[in-house]
Amino acid sequence: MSLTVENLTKKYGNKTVLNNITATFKEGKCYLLLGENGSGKSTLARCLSGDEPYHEGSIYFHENAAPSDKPIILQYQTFDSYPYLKVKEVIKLFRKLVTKPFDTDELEEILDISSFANTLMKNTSGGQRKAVSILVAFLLHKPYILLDEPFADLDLHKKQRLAAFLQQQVQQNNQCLVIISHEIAGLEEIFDYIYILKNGTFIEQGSNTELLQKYPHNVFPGLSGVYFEVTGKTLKEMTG
Ligand SMILES: Nc1ncnc2c1ncn2[C@@H]1O[C@H](COP(=O)(O)OP(=O)(O)OP(=O)(O)O)[C@@H](O)[C@H]1O
Repeated sequence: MSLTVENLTKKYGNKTVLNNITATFKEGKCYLLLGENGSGKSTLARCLSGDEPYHEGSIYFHENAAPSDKPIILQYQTFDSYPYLKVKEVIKLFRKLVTKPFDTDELEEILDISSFANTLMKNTSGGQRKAVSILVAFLLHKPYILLDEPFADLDLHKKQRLAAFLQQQVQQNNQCLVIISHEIAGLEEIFDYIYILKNGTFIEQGSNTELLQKYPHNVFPGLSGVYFEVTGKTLKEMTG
């Protein structure tokens, strides 16, 4: 199965935020969306997940055996639902929704869920809410998972463990991950294909190897250097 986006255009009022986007996302692959603040990454993710209408173009799944069962889930940057449930109750609730629950022990440990499992959702920190939203995205066991800045709020060791976990998911379960992240130093080998967005348009794309070959004389190592050469900005600057 693959997810195809063809000539997608999305506007807010008169402002075009996605302009003629074409892309393919295949199962068993991990994609990285890079772009500065406001370039349209989250809007694209919301269009892909079906949470946002768009104006022109099309988004469709190939070989979707059960079209009524939405095969994609977006982990939002924030998770503001169920304020009066404890974290462990929210997880239990979502676990009940799936017939074949996904074993989340490893992910719970990486995200340190046990340390705030008894906290009411309304009292959790931004980082803790994000951890719950990542866990929920995996619990539902969809073939396509969109993650918005999953590495933020984690220390380097946890980032590396989460990256290894994500890579394992892609390979073992043949899932497709689309990750919005600027915190990619040391994690780059998990990404099969990279799209760089600017003002709602892809200004560069390719596999890690292709991009490193195309932009070999970098000031910074790896994809950070590619991003700098393509955009003139560092990945840190893109966070504003
Ligand atoms: N609901 C909305 N109504 C109006 N404009 C919006 C809305 N959501 C996003 N925008 C605008 O669309 C553009 C793209 O925003 P988007 O959040 O997709 O960018 P982004 O690349 O994800 O940015 P960031 O890295 O800051 O999260 C921005 O100019 C933003 O102001």
